[in-house]
Amino acid sequence: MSTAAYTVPELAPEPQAPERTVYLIASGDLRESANVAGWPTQVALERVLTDAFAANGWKVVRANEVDPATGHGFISSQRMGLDVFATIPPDAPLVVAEAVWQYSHHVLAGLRTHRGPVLTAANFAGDWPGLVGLLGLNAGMTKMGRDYSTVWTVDGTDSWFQDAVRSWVTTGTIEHDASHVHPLPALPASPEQQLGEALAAQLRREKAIIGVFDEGCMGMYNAIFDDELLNGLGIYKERLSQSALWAEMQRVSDAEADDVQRWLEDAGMTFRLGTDDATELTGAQLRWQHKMYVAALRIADDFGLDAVGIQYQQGLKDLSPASDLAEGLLNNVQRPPVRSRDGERVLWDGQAFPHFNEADEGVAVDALVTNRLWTAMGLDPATTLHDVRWGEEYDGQFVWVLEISGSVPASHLEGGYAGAEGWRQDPVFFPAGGSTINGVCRPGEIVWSRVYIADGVLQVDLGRASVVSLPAEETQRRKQATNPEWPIMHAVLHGVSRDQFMARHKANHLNVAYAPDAETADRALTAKAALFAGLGMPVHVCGETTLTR
Ligand SMILES: C[C@H](O)[C@@H](O)[C@@H](O)C(=O)CO
Repeated sequence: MSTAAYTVPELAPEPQAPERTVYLIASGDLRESANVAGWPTQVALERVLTDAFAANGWKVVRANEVDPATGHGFISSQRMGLDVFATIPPDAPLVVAEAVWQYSHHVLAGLRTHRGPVLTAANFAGDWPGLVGLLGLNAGMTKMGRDYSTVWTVDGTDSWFQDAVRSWVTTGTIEHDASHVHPLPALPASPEQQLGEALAAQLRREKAIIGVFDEGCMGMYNAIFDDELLNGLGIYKERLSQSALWAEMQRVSDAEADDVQRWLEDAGMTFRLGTDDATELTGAQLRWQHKMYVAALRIADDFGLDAVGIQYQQGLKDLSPASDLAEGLLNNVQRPPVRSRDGERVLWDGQAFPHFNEADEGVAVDALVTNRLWTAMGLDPATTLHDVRWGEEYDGQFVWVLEISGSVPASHLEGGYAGAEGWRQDPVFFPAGGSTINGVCRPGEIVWSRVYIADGVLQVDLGRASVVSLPAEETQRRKQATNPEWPIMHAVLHGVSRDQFMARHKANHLNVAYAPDAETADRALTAKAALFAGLGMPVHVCGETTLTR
């Protein structure tokens, strides 16, 4: 035996889980300004949860104290997450309470190996994107195959929530109603089924490239699709750096940027301009955004991309105004023309160029196939993701607030470009400002969908919805209750209740695309389902559709 004196690490004994005690953590944003501003809402949610557990004779223990230096108790980095998890008894029941947008990787490492039951909980409220954070975290755990239960409540007084908490403390699980989810039946031959299959075969054979600027650095683990899964669809990634985008932006002239601005104004878009760069939208911010729009298309041209995704938040937010304006423009067929550097070609002239916001690769797959399918059907291919932000009943039906953090293609808005207003992004999230494409999405018929990873494979949920028109004061109330600078869609999902959707959905986002009427939307849904099935993906039809009637 060797006598060498190695330094063998000694592991501290694992902390033991106390009786009738649940530990609580909260994953936060990576931007301190957002953590500080969202903290009072988080405190209110934690009070609701503490009372709900107390009603069952259980104690809630916060795993980490509020940090006196920052004034909040969010876990605000992956390292902090590891340190906090080291103090939590591995077998203890654990609640992850989310009242804000959060970066999932702050807590996923700890959640991966935690042995006790995990419950994610959010306040069903609009003022902060806590529901968005909850859905993103749930999707991350789904991708990693980690079991969890999930619950939400407006104010803790509803019996549905109280029953769910009781179920969790007594059984470690909460059963949700998934009766709205149906496997795709065998599709009879139809022009839509044939088109979907042909487009799937084309994609698999000819292949496509999605350009990803700084994959994953918004903490959306669920939105990173491993190449092994993606490549099976015929889709390959071009990994790009946002520093290349910033560098390309320097090469776009002021005159080109001003052409974009003029085009938008001629199309009828208006801007709420001011002079204080820190809090208001300025012409200088718009110039950078237009340069980003031009630069993104030139890089897409350089690499022969079929879609592009700008992640925006970390890194780029400290250099440049927000990417949203560029993103919304790219996804619209009518958009300012952009020439190749030599001026010889108009890039993707007269076409939308699919953009997947926040570099969400589930959105990338969806946007790419939607663009091809809707174009082949002679429909407007403008598509976008939305955050699943909030919702409330109106006139006896549940109307979701779908609201992405900046922009939608103008053809989705009432009035198109003339209905689009550029507002400054909130400094809490976007220190360097930038314009949104704000407005109200027009009433009409849509197909909604989400591609996600579960059980180690890519899957898709899809269904039908109607975008409804609400009275102006109700629209304003909903905008004021959330982020009034962001575009809103009033969506009624067909045959899916609020709680069914929340329990089932595996992403903070969902994709939408319009059709001119219900019958065409039904046909587009059939073709889209056939396309995804043709790509070899399990297809889940949600709610009431012509496919499962
Ligand atoms: C600005 C916010 O952080 C948003 O980016 C966030 O709510 C999301 O959109 C998450 O999908």
